[in-house]
Amino acid sequence: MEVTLENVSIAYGGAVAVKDLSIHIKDAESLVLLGKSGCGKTTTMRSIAGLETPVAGRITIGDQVVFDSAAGIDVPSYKRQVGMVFQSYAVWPHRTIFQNVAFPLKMQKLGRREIAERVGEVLEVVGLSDFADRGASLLSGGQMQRVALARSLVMRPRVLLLDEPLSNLDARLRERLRVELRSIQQKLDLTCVYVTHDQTEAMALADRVALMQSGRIVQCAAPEEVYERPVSASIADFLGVSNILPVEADGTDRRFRLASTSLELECGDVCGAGLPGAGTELRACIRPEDLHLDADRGPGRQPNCWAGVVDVVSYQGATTVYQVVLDDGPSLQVASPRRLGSPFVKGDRVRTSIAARDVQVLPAEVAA
Ligand SMILES: Nc1ncnc2c1ncn2[C@@H]1O[C@H](COP(=O)(O)OP(=O)(O)OP(=O)(O)O)[C@@H](O)[C@H]1O
Repeated sequence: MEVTLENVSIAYGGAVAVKDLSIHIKDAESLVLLGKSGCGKTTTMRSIAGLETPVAGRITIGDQVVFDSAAGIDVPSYKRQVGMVFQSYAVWPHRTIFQNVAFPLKMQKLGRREIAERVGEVLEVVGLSDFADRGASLLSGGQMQRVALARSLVMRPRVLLLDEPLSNLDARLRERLRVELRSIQQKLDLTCVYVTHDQTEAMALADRVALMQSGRIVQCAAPEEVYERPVSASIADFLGVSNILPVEADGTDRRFRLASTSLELECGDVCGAGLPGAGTELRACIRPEDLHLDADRGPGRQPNCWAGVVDVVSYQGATTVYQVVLDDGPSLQVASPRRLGSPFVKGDRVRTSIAARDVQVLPAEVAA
């Protein structure tokens, strides 16, 4: 079922939490709202469920207008046929899994046979068929979250809203469940809106990622696009690009200098379409895994190739991460793959280099 938000604004008292936000979510699409704490993700999601009342805008689910401030329409939450799964499972510990999942159907006064059939179906989907009669207090966190998911799915919602559902689980379980969730969403062709501040989770679960900052969507695209082509340095930073360096233009549109240094930089991608107007603060965004490290072989300066000293060596299994302090320049993080071993130690003189195509120069921020 499609969901459309048009010019939705939400305020708490005088403070605006969501500003003039518009987005169209396609049928069977998984849209992930991603952003730092307080950027308005949960508020946006709750407005679809009818748990927040916008001060302006229009929200449509399928062909039903569920909210329209101008027309005075505000369909109550329980009539929107929206399922929700939260961080806290809200599972009743003294009931069995079957009873937990059957509860909303009982409230609808469905017959015993239909309830048994529908609960059986969803327990199968979430992989809990063998546990139907088990008391919920005996479940692990991951199983509890599956029960919560089953309890939402059993209502056959038009849209499923998930608010950080995995954040109470340990890292390994989270990894497994995110793949399971993606598989369930695709198998059932569910339209989902998923809220998280975890970029890996967002990438793994999304058809499209909507990046939010200060109540607005600043970039909305497929995960690969967002990862490869963030529109601003602050988004790149949020997505884990750990080398964000202020740069100054050097006369041509692909040559720069690292700010306050004489170190030259050539890049493949400047702000996507070209240099923004004068006065825009620019940052070079460099992923640690794109930098190469060699022993310093003496003088011979060229762009994208800078000498320095290893300051920190951190072995991390798949990679060794080095912190290198550049001569007369900033520090860089370099991630060297496992197959290259860890040939450098603290104090070694080294040369870092990077291909121009792997450097993006982006505006520090973008206006939404
Ligand atoms: N009930 C409320 N009363 C007042 N202000 C609120 C309320 N709920 C949210 N806010 C404010 O609205 C803004 C957006 O909050 P929201 O919970 O949507 O952010 P979020 O991106 O989901 O953050 P988090 O990841 O921490 O949940 C924040 O500044 C928050 O303090």
